[in-house]
Amino acid sequence: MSEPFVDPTPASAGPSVILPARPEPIRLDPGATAVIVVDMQNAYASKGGYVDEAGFDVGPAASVIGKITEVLDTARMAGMPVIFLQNGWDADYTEAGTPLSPNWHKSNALKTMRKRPELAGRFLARGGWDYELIEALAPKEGDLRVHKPRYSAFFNSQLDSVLRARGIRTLVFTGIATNVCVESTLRDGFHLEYFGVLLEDATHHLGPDFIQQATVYNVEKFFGWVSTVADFRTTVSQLPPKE
Ligand SMILES: C/C(=C/NC(N)=O)C(=O)O
Repeated sequence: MSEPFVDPTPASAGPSVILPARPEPIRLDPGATAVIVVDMQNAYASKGGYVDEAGFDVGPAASVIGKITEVLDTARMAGMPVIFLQNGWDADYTEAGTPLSPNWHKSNALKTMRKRPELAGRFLARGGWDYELIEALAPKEGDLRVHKPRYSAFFNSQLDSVLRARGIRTLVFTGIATNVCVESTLRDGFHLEYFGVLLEDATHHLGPDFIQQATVYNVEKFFGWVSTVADFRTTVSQLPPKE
């Protein structure tokens, strides 16, 4: 008897694959699955960007760039939509909030700019280098971009509409940071009835290493499924290529 798997779209008639995942395999229907690239912007992955200037180590981010590239090439071949999220605010920081917003107090980008006024206006402002996606992951024709002003991409953004308008039910997560925007978005997706799959080696955390493991545990146990880039590539590349 074959191993039981989770099926987000049981009525789907098109070709599909079963992705090995924990706690159990999950069926991926390319017409109902999107790859989500969380905040692969200069702010989070480049020297001189926000996270680097705020004192976090951006060095390890380099290791996930190649992994994400593999995932995106595989997804595009199979006709799976690729959605790039971009975190930030308007150039005047109206969207960032005021002292009446917890974001004003907790955002390390805003805090760093307040502490070092010579950096004012540099971090996560739409139109600036910090907000831009890193060159190595420039979107290709057919990819989508969604702006988001908070850690969860479902809050005050177009993401839910973009997904529903395309019949997307399953979200495959890559990007930075595993424990902040990736986990926030996957959790909110769960509450909106999306099936979230975390590719653990295509994500990177902010903070000590145990925090990556904590998110992986949370997703596997409570909010979704955990898989790897190798399993995604091997499985999804079995789908017929999209003309
Ligand atoms: C801390 C932080 C994380 N962002 C993310 N993309 O996970 C921030 O935006 O300040």
